Parts: sequence; structure tokens; C-alpha cells
Amino acid sequence: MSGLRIRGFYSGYPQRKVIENLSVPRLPRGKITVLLGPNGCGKSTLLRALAGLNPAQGELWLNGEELLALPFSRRAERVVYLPQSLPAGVHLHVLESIIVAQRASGGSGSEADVMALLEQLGIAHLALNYLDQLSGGQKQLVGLAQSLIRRPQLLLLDEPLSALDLNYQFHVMDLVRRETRRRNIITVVVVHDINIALRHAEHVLMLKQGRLIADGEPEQVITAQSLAQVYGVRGRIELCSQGTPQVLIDGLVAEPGL
Ligand SMILES: Nc1ncnc2c1ncn2[C@@H]1O[C@H](COP(=O)(O)OP(=O)(O)OP(=O)(O)O)[C@@H](O)[C@H]1O
Repeated sequence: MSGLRIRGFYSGYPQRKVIENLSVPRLPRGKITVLLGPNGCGKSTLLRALAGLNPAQGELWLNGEELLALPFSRRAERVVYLPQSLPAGVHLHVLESIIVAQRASGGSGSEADVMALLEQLGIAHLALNYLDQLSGGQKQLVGLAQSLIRRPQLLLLDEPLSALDLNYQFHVMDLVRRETRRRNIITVVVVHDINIALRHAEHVLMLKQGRLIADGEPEQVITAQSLAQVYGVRGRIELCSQGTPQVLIDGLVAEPGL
């Protein structure tokens, strides 16, 4: 079966269970899935576990192949995880760092391909800058280029927009969506901005305390009821004048007894 299927999945740390008995029938190929949930609910733990960077038990099927049974090197050819921040102290040019990422995944290391991707991301002018001399947002864009050039089947992006301005947030989500469709891959993106999820996601997972609360199309998952249950806020979903749904937050859900 194509797509990603998760069954009876557990992950966490020696002193702490985080993801408990998670099952997701199917994350579709060619679509962006946004993973939502409050701070500390287990979003990064889950992405790292999907990538084989955290211990996990259960079943994890990617395009019909059981990932947990694969050696780490074969799994890393199929799954790429972009962490919230790039490792510090890497003294490489942007261009070199992406060529290294491309060669590590069996690519040709072609400078022309890398430059074309940097152009698409709007950062070709940074090609000869050192990674450790970039701004936070510039580093995020380079991290995205390093991830895309590796041509994974499953792309896991952990808060890739957190340091980006409004223009780049839109540009990056648009680009990731186009590339996800063009390459027919599965992309899972963690974001905190519900309106970005409503606008750009094609599928949404909502987590609370390591458990799946909702799974489906954005407008089915992001409702006043789920916002109250998962985030403890009173919200409304309204159509703006251009027909795009928007979440408006009116306040916090009253504590019982207050
Ligand atoms: N290395 C670790 N060792 C032990 N516990 C950890 C570790 N990393 C995270 N945790 C705990 O696991 C839980 C889930 O953390 P995780 O980083 O997955 O949450 P998150 O949903 O990504 O949060 P945020 O939105 O704040 O980034 C938290 O309670 C956190 O304290």
C-alpha cells in the first residue's frame, strides 16, 4: 500500500513514555500533512521516532515496506528529518553543505542542481556564505534545501517556519507543497500557526499528550471543539472575504468551577 501507515506505535525516553499506542491508517503520498498540538505533546518525539532517531515499537509501513525492520542506513535513504535548528559549528559554505547532503544520499553532487534549488528558495546569493554566519531564518532555508536535495520518500520538517518572516513562510509552504506533489512524496510538517495549517495543509494530525485526537482534512480536524479540547482556547473558524478559512481566538476556555 502506498503512503505511510502507523500502527500501535510507541516512543519516548528512558524515564518517560511520550507517544502511546498511536495508529494512523494512512498519510497520503503527494500531500502535505501538518502535525499540530500543544507544547510538549510529543510532535518532535514522533518525527524523530519516524526517522529512526528515537527508539520506537510498533508498526511503521512506508509505501509497503516495514521501516522498523530496515537497518538505519537504508531507512535514512528513505526518510529525512529536518530538526528545529541546524547543528552549530559546521564551517562549510552553504553550497558545499548541500552538495555533501546530496552525495550522502547517492546523488551526483551536481552544482547546477544545487544552484537551481537555491534559486527556487530565493537564497542563491548565499551560496558562498558560511553556515555559521547566517541568520536564523537563512539557516532554516538552507536546512530545507539540504533535506529536499536528498530526495526522500518521507520528508519530516520540524517547525521549518519558526524563524521565517511572513513572506518566506508563505513561499516555503507553497514550495514544499509543490515539491511534495511533483515528487509524489509524503511530507509531515510541524507548525504552531493554525492559520498556516488551514491554508496549506492537505491533511492534519492533531496530538495531545502523545495521543492522536484527530486525523483528516484540515477543515474536519480544525474545529472550535478540537481547539477547545487540545489547546484550551475558545475559537471560531470563519471565511475571510477571499473565501479562505481563518481561525479567530476569542479567549481561553473557562476552567471548570471558575
Ligand atoms: N531527550 C529527552 N529526554 C527526556 N524527555 C524528553 C526529551 N526530549 C523531550 N522530552 C519530553 O518529551 C515530551 C515531548 O517533547 P517534544 O519535544 O516531543 O514535544 P513537542 O510537541 O515537539 O513540543 P514543542 O511544541 O514545545 O516543540 C516533553 O514532555 C519533553 O519534556
